[in-house]
Amino acid sequence: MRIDPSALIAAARAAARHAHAPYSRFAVGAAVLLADGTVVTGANFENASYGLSLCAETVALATVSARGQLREVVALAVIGGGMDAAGVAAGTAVVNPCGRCRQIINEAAQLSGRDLPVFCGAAEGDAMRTYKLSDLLPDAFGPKDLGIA
Ligand SMILES: O=c1ccn([C@H]2C[C@H](O)[C@@H](CO)O2)c(=O)[nH]1
Repeated sequence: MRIDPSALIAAARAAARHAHAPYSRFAVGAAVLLADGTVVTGANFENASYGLSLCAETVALATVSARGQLREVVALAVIGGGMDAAGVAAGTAVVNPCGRCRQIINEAAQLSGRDLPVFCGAAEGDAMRTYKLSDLLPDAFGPKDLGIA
């Protein structure tokens, strides 16, 4: 299928508007493309305990899992930035997925059988870095280490 990174980045930007990030004031949005063209999004979901906060990529992939569609994941995009006065992500710095999210993306990569493309963008502007998950998480721990598949 044709993957449109800019469309996926745009979906991630829209998702970031629903970030619940009153503690860091850093809004992140993620968009996951499925094989049938569906885009599932998520935003970071912080918590007063700080450490229990959930990242945007994790929220999006948990939703994909709840839909029973982890095997259909084709690509993922993430954007983020410090919130402006209106609470909207701002800035032109590209955001990379955190380490925990890379492991969670790996679960979808294993199930889908794809070395997933990960498009990392900024809240504003055209800057983007394109990775494969294997670039972001080489020699990943996965099901094979548990003797599964
Ligand atoms: O890959 C990442 C990295 C950070 N965050 C969130 C967690 C926290 O809410 C805020 C600041 O770290 O950004 C994400 O959603 N995804």
